[in-house]
Amino acid sequence: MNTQANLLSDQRCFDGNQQRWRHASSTLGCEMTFSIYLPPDAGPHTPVLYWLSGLTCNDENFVQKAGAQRMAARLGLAIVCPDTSPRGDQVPDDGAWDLGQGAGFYLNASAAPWQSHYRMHDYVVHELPALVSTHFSLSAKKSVSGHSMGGHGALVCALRNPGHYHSVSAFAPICHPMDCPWGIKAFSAYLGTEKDGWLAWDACELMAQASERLPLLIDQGEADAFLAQQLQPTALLAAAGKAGYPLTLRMQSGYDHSYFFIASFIDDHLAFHAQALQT
Ligand SMILES: N[C@@H](CCC(=O)N[C@@H](CSC=O)C(=O)NCC(=O)O)C(=O)O
Repeated sequence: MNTQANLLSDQRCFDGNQQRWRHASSTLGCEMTFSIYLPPDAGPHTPVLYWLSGLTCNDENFVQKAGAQRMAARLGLAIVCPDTSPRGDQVPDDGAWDLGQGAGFYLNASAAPWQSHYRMHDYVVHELPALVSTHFSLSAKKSVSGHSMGGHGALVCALRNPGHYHSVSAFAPICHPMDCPWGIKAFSAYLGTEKDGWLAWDACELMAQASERLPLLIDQGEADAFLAQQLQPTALLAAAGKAGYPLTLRMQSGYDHSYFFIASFIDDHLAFHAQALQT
């Protein structure tokens, strides 16, 4: 792993620091940018929340729109925000906004032309935490959260990697990608059309075999235009019930799919993770 990383920006925020870093990713075969919020007096006691954003996002949407820094400072929580896909002229792309760059789906692709660069699962679970531990003196304790495609990513990273995270949460996650238009399109491209290979990247399928029980919180807006067709929280609720996995699903009246929804409940999620990370 190349451990070189360059600081792009550094701003004081609630007595901590909001930073942006760039590095060469060996997992993804391209240059990547990530953001990190360091709370006041960050040190080896400071746990880290990984935030995974949704379609069309980069590392900055959450940083600029969620309003998470005030509570993260209060709780002593660092927040790492990766980009949502590999990037660059040498990285395959698609003209559509829901495939290719900005739409990596946090999986390891196996089908051409995507398989050499689109390895966001390994990047988020392995390479980025290793890089963070090289450059920052923080605790090894981690939790994961995300929105929409990133909510799917958070669920799948947690369910595939027992022992890695202390808690998982999501806002309006794509719960059953094998069975919704966004997921079917992405999985067909990145994994090929053989559906057996999709099972290992679908939260509802993974939950049936989960060996670990993490604290799991999901918020879903009832006025979300993507709710019925793309997100399907009831499928995850059913899978969790069948598996005996404790899931707190909160349906939030009047909220849509936007960062206004995330900003409204992010403090609850940060407090939820901070409590789990104390243990
Ligand atoms: N094509 C539209 C819609 C894209 C969109 O809604 N993106 C969401 C995530 S959707 C699921 O992963 C998002 O977070 N957008 C960024 C933001 O800052 O709101 C479009 O391009 O607007």
